[in-house]
Amino acid sequence: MSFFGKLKQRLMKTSSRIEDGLDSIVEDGGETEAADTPDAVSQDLPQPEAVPEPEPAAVSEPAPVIPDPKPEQSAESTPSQPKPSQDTAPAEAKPGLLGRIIGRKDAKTVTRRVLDDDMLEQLEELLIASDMGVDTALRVTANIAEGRFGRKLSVAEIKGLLADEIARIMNPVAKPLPIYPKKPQVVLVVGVNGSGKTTTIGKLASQFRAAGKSVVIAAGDTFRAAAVEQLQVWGDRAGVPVLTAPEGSDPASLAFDAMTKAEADGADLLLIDTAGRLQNRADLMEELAKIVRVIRKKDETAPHNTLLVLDATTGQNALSQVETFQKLADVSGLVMTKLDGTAKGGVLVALADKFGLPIHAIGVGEQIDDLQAFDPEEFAKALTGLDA
Ligand SMILES: Nc1nc2c(ncn2[C@@H]2O[C@H](COP(=O)(O)OP(=O)(O)OP(=O)(O)O)[C@@H](O)[C@H]2O)c(=O)[nH]1
Repeated sequence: MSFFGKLKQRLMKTSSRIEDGLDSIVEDGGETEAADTPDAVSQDLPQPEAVPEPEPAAVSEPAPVIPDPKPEQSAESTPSQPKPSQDTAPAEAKPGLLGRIIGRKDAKTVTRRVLDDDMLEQLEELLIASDMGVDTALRVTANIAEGRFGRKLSVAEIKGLLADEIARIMNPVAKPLPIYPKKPQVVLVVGVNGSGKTTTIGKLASQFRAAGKSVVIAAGDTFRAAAVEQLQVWGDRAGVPVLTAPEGSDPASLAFDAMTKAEADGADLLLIDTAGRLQNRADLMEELAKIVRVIRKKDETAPHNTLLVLDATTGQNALSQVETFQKLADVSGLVMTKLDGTAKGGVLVALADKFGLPIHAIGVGEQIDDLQAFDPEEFAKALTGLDA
């Protein structure tokens, strides 16, 4: 199965929520016509170019999270340029929900509904229900409506327009973790308990190792013995040393020791796990600040990245986590985990729209290779259920 196919399958809960919602919206007041009837979008607007068949080689493998080592001189990875929304009107691929239920329609018919205030409101509600957030949902629907109000649209056409809007919002934030010439490059990993920090560190360590980098991990959540053990398991899997300290000891002193070891080993990267006890923010803030203070005794430019790991299944709560952690630490980028099996994948669009923080990677499973570079176009297609 192609990479796109896998991502779509993993984002199935969100995409089927959007697909089913769109089916019902268009069925509700739409009219069925012959599939070869020119649609309202293509009648009045420039015809889209034929979408070429994707080259199998280009999509068969997930893109690695590790960026091309060439841009090492530059501190910033090159952001991709936002692409203007296109009036793509893909052909109707399958009957709507009602059609599927009663099984009466075939590929020769397509249902289109006139885009009016009611339909716009239903679209807004659907996007809000997919965790895109109110502001983003309103902006996306307004952009879709611009120049198309009063025209007839099919589900496939709306999906295409929606995917274009989502990709446009996501393009500027899709940036791999920047690699610096600094040795060790210190990556501080923060996030609430259970968001997937340990798992993400394991996956990252494995990918860096596979890219020929030497890595040291520091098990900075010294308050939970289970967290330390879990990190050791991931370290073994990735073939990377994990520095630990006795339960309850000072994470900052562990971070200092880890810095010393990483320097002595000439390691390329030091990944530091941290505790995520948000119940006591003052303590956590002090703990993170102390970790930063001690590692700066060794390298005043460290940490070079502060990664906030967010759990997609928490939906809108991810937005308040970003706000909180931006106050606790100088967050430089995001990793969104558990995008597989959630109906809340739309929160990534809300995050990009609201904060504009780089999204370095997405977690799509519990296995070591289930961390992928964030590809806005693939994500938009998978989220909306647009066929490849
Ligand atoms: N399905 C899925 N599960 C994930 C993903 N990432 C992490 N998990 C699971 O989420 C759970 C919590 O992950 P951890 O890595 O332990 O989270 P943590 O933030 O380190 O948690 P604490 O150690 O309690 O702070 C584990 O059961 C992981 O297997 C993902 O991308 N997809």
